[in-house]
Amino acid sequence: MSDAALIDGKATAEALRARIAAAVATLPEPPGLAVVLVGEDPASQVYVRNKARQTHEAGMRSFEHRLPVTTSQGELLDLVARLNADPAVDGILVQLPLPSRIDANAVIEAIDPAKDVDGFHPMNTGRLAAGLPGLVPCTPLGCLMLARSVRPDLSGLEAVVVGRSNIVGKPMAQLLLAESCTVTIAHSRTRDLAEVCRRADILVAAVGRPRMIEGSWIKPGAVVIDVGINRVAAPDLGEGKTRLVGDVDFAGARERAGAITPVPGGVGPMTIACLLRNTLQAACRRRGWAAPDL
Ligand SMILES: Nc1nc(=O)c2c([nH]1)NC[C@@H]1CN(c3ccc(C(=O)N[C@@H](CCC(=O)O)C(=O)O)cc3)C=[N+]21
Repeated sequence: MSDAALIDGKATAEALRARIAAAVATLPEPPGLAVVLVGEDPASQVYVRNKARQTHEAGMRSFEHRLPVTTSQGELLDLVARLNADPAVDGILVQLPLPSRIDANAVIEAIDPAKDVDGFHPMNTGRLAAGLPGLVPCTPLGCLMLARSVRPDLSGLEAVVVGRSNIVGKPMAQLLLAESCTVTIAHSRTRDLAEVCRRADILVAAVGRPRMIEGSWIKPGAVVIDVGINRVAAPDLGEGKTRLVGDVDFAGARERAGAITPVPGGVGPMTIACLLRNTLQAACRRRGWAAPDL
């Protein structure tokens, strides 16, 4: 079989951001996104910086709150309460993971569900499960858009999601179910994971283990969406060098898949574009503006 088509997440995200910017330009006021970062994890800092830049490029306001790693749960909850009450703030994102002293669930539940652009509040996860409109987590939403870019009708297909996190695996399964897929959620304890993956017309890998999904596990012609962003040593590039790899063995999978997302340049850029999409959606809902069709 010939090599799989590459699903270009970077270009798809750029096109989505351009549509968002065009819609924002028609609004009476710019939507605002508040991002809260506790501590100084270098990867988180890169991500937060990219997000702020793309927020500005889309014509929105960005409010960055960098708090020291010593911040208490009470201080963080106070900040969330101020952002909930701030009319210029349409979206609130508290960067995860939080220091272990802080109860992340308590922080997520403190965010106004109408401003929860991560879609992690139980009100939004519940609405997603019930098929009601709400804010949908950015990474699974981006994955769905990428899958539909090569396979617009997913109805009746076998979908396998590897990983059961609240952030990706569970909401991904809900979105695929809403597309009328037959959905299996697999995870690290699944018996014969290879066999389960071989059933998948749509395979979403979100386990956070570098190259865990082998090429021979891919059904010929399948659509493979790789959520993993793992930094691994790359001695071939030189001593001490690293590179980003996904949860899928890309070279092996590419020989069998019909279409596959690369890492980097796949799901990652779509996550940020969907965050901007959710911020625009939250702003329109809160302020009574007509929601643009993106
Ligand atoms: N409340 C919360 N919401 C999040 O959405 C959230 C979070 N916390 N904590 C951290 C993770 C991570 N995350 C990424 C988004 C985009 C890229 C991305 O664009 N990556 C580029 C590569 C960037 C590089 O070169 O390092 C790519 O895949 O092409 C990466 C990681 C969102 N997260």
